[in-house]
Amino acid sequence: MRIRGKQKKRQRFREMQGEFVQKPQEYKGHWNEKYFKRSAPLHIEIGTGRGQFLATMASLHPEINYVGIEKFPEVIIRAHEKKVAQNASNEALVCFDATNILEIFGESEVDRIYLNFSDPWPKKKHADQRLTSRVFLAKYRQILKPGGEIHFKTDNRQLFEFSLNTFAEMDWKLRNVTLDLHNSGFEGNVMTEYEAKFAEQGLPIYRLEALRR
Ligand SMILES: C[S@@+](CC[C@H](N)C(=O)[O-])C[C@H]1O[C@@H](n2cnc3c(N)ncnc32)[C@H](O)[C@@H]1O
Repeated sequence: MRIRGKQKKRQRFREMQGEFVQKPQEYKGHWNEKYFKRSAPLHIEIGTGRGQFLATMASLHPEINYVGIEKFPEVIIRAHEKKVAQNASNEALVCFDATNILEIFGESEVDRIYLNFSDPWPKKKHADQRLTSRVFLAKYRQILKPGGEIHFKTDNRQLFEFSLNTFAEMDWKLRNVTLDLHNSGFEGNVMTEYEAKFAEQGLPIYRLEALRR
């Protein structure tokens, strides 16, 4: 049943191809001019999932250009529904594995990266796959402007502690490091889908911001 559901969603993704950025490599270094056709801060979310966070941010901040990156077609089709519901013309959706992020963003092109409730990859042998591993941080450093920011939220304490270490080891400047944040209560916070579920259960959220030096 689950496999058939997934196949159906993949079929739907193929039918919807035109709704997603088809050759993101063509925009490398030129997202604002070529895709959005305007100059604005460029914020990206890696692991957008079903897109609630990105669509809400895009509607709250029409002055910013947003790109959402999600690797699974059957998930990103839901993000497209959210984008349409919010009428978010300042949002682009890319079905892409962020492992290859240097193929789609140029040097110092991005102002801010959001990492929300990234997969924890708890086994040590998979540590490089965590979106806050040293491997990924080295790539983010290239695409972020000097002073560019990463905003990271997670429910997973182990991933949070791992991330604190990798950011510190790679000399990022840390800000707003917050443990055991309940009800996601900080000013301006927009909840993601995962976050809303955890908040409903009264579970803690961990948060930090890291700045490229
Ligand atoms: C746990 S979900 C969180 C979704 C959403 N950010 C939220 O908070 O509701 C993590 C998402 O990241 C995506 N993801 C994980 N690794 C990725 C990668 N390397 N590139 C793109 N997306 C990735 C997964 O497919 C999944 O949809």
